[in-house]
Amino acid sequence: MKHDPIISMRNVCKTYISEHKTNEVVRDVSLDVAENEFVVLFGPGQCGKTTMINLIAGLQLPTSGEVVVDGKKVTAPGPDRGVVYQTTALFPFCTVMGNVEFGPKSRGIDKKTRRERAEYFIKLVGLEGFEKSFPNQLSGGMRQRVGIARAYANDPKVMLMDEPFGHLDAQTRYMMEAELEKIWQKEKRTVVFVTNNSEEAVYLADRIIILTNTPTHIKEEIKVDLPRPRQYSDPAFLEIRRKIEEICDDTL
Ligand SMILES: Nc1ncnc2c1ncn2[C@@H]1O[C@H](COP(=O)(O)OP(=O)(O)OP(=O)(O)O)[C@@H](O)[C@H]1O
Repeated sequence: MKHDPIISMRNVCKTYISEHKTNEVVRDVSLDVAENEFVVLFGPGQCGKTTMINLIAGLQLPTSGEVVVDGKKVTAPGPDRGVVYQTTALFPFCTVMGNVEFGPKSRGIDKKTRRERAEYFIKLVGLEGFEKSFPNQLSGGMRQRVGIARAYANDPKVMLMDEPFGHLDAQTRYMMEAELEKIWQKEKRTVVFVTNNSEEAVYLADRIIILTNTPTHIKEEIKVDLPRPRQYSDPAFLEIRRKIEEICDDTL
């Protein structure tokens, strides 16, 4: 049985227009993402990856074409799409619990339900015991965990992750990649994840979408069929990385 895609970008173009100039960033991107698929957007710096995430999030609207999520045309942000950024803007005066509960609370979910949900996700991201901590008491990796828990607590259909580990040191980054994979295995969700790190892309993705420089479009797609959890030094893993780099060399 064939299922409808949960995310569908149809001939999406985005040109930023300001008083002084126009900047065509996305050119005719069509992309379908299946339910529970983990898709990585991979491309050179400033190619328009964040713009693609923002178009799915509804923070930007296409100049032409359309984005459809779960059968509905995207016209604004919504709780069906959780977003995690490179630096997660947590509420500094709220505890970890307060941050994770915020979304469900603002949507009127009753206290008992939202507390249980928040506790579950705080535990899932490995922050049990830190419920009462404030963001400035946490490391960068821990803050990103809160960001992930907060996004999950809203029970979104889709998780949009824009280089969430881009600011972390290499060691923490490896740890977070493994943690995210475990969380995703447990709490399956459709994920669109941005990175410009080929190792991270191959570790996490079911499918890697390789983007060109601006105006960006899809250069090529690579399916990653390796069993999980993946091994960074596995020859098959390294071969996929090599292939990505070869394709990108050609792009630049
Ligand atoms: N709101 C905006 N208004 C005008 N131009 C924008 C806006 N957002 C992004 N741009 C431009 O679009 C281009 C692509 O930016 P974008 O942040 O989408 O790329 P990126 O691939 O995510 O970059 P990075 O590799 O730095 O994360 C850049 O030239 C940027 O200046």
